Amino acid sequence: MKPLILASSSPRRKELLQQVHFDFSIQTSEVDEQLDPDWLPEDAVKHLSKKKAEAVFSTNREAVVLGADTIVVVDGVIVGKPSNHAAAKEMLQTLSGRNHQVLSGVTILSSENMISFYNETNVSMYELSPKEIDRYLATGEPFDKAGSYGIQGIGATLVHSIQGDYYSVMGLPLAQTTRALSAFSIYPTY
Ligand SMILES: Cc1cn([C@H]2C[C@H](O)[C@@H](COP(=O)(O)OP(=O)(O)OP(=O)(O)O)O2)c(=O)[nH]c1=O
Repeated sequence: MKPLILASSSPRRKELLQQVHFDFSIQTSEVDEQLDPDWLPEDAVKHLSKKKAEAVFSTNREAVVLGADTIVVVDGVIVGKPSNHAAAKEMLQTLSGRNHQVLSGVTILSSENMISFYNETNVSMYELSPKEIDRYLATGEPFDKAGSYGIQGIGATLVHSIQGDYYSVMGLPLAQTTRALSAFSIYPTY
């Protein structure tokens, strides 16, 4: 069995793979996450996940490497992680009282095989008052997250409902990923 490497610095992705008992190590690389504005969101997340996987695979050709990327899409417009406090505030104001899509792309790469896929989950948010947004920003939680919220944290209080995969909103479609890894003979250890 080849070793599995998670090519991600996201603590959520690490937690999710641990939750289902995968044996893996983590290695990250610097990848330019700049996106071509003409790209469809589903192509963009797959492309970024592939870039992250390839960067780590280039120095680990004996391994199976997993890269992932998560973006939020509002009215067809891609929203990534906020660059500062004002950007996070604006994103939360935009998401307030409406639906958006969370797309997570995953690429799994080995010397014999490559699988790239994405998951799209619809998230509906409650109307957020300015005070609620300010209180949430003050927790610091929004700043390393696509769309400026974390459904798994205090952000859970902002979400009315979701249609799709909760784990994909957190950063990794876990069941789809587990199934795809079996094509590389990588299985959980339980
Ligand atoms: C919408 C949402 C996003 N997120 C996170 C998941 C991802 O970590 C992050 C999106 O950024 P990404 O660029 O996908 O990932 P990352 O920068 O954290 O890690 P790396 O590039 O090294 O793989 O947003 C949540 O944790 N909860 C949520 O509800």
